[in-house]
Parts: sequence; C-alpha cells; structure tokens
Amino acid sequence: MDAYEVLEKLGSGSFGTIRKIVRKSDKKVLVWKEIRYGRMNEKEKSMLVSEVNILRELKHPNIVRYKDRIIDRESSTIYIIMEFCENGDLASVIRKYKRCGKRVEESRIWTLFFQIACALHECHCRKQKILHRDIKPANVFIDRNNGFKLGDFGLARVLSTETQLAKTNVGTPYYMAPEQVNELPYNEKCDIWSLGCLLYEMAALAPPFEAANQLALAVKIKAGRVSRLPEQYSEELNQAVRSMLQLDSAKRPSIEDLFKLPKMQEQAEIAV
Ligand SMILES: CN(C)CCCNS(=O)(=O)c1cccc(Nc2nc(OCC3CCCCC3)c3[nH]cnc3n2)c1
Repeated sequence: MDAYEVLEKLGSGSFGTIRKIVRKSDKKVLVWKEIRYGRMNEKEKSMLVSEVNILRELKHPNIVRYKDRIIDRESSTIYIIMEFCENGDLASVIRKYKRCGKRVEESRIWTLFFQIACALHECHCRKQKILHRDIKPANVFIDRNNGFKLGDFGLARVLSTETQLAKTNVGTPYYMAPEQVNELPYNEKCDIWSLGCLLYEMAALAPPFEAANQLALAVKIKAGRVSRLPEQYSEELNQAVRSMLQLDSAKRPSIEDLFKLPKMQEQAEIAV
C-alpha cells in the first residue's frame, strides 16, 4: 500500500469505501475501493477473485478502467484500484439539476444512452457474457471530457450476498427489474431494464418507480405503469425508454436492437 498516498474518502459505493489516492511513482490520481472479505465464505471469496479477474479484462472507453489490486491479508481487505473520474458521479449531477429546477438537455441524455449502451455491448456480447447487475446513477461516472463511464462492473454478483449487503449502506433497489422482484434468473435484459430506469431518471429527475418501502416498490414495479417523460422530451426518447421498461423481459430490446434507433445511429457516426 505504500506505493499509494491516500487522499480523501469520495463516498461509499454499494460494496465498500472509495477513496481518492495518488500513485507515488508518477503522481497519478486514482481511486481505490476497499472490500473487506473477512466474513466471506470460501465460495464467495473465489467468486470475488473471479469477478476481479473479469474486471481486469474489461478495457473500454465507457467502463471505469481497472488498474490494479492489493490484497491485505492482515485486515482481510482487497483494494481495487481504478481510474479517477474528475467530474464525479451521475447521482450528484441529477441532484444538482433537481436543486436548480433545471431539466437535462435531450442531446445529453442521448449521449448517456449511447455511451452506456456501448459499455453494455462490450459486456453482453462477449463469449463469456458479463452482466452488470447494478446500473444506477451512483455507478455512472463522468470523466474530465464529460464522457460517461459505467463503474463496478460485475462486482455486484459476488458482493450481493447478505454478508456484504448487511455491512454496507444499501439504498432502495429502485432499478430492480420485475424478474428480480420475482427472484427469477437474472439475464442481460435486467441490465436493459436498469438502463431504461437510468435514462428515465435523467429526464424526469426521479426514478420511474418510487415507494416508501421495498414492498410497496415491488408492487409498483410489477404493475409496471410508467408515466411519460416530461413533455419537452421527444416521442422517440420516450418510446425508447418505455421499450426498455416492459415487464416481459423477452419484449425488451437487446443492446443490438437499441443501436438500430436513428438517434443511436447518429451518435455512432459522431463517435467514429
Ligand atoms: C466540479 N464538479 C462537477 C466536480 C465534482 C467532482 N467532485 S470530486 O470530489 O472530484 C468527485 C466526487 C465523486 C466521485 C469522483 N470520482 C470518482 N468517484 C468514484 O467513486 C466515488 C463515488 C462517490 C459518490 C457515490 C458513488 C461512488 C469512482 N470510482 C471509480 N472511479 C471513480 N471516480 C470525484
């Protein structure tokens, strides 16, 4: 650990504390996520190792880059070192828009849509499919060029056990797909549902389903009633979001389907 200087705590992600650090060798600013594995059983520990090994393979401009890991056996803590995103997380941006009573530009929402879809494409279309499982505003980061990056890929599977959830602050699962509520098997269409929730919240500045407790939330999700985006947003964006929030996961579009949308094709031309 002495290769790094620890700066301030940035926040607590869903599975551990995230701190800003500086690599002493080249003064590069990075972050590390501290994951305590002391209370994990052998199975969970081996899953954690395999998830971290998946992370290190994921190299994509819209996925927070994994840099290194340090295992401290004394404190049973693994430190996952990742790139630092200078412009913070999307949850803070949404809170700021809400405070100022301003709406996000539609073009910015299409950029988010395209860039996170690219991140999901990288993972859903690999031979060994990787599911994110925890797409939400606090897990989308903004780099110095205002590019969007999806964080914490794949860690959700191993860390969603009660040992981790019990220990760290876990918010209300606003973005949980209906099949998850019914505890059915998870597939990539759950990530599509969460992407729909993310875009909905970027436009409406509130999640599509809100309730006072998890039970009431589950009822609302299973009812699946989604009000239209605020009227300033186009029918095209509204329909795209609604298509991702269909209760029947088979009816939700795949990432490939989403890239066929005209506005997504336009982004692809700009991005080249
Ligand atoms: C002028 N403003 C627009 C700038 C605001 C920007 N302030 S800031 O202080 O640098 C700032 C604030 C928060 C995040 C970041 N960057 C960051 N955060 C991570 O996790 C912490 C996050 C904290 C909130 C909850 C979810 C997890 C990362 N994980 C991987 N890479 C990461 N990069 C930077």
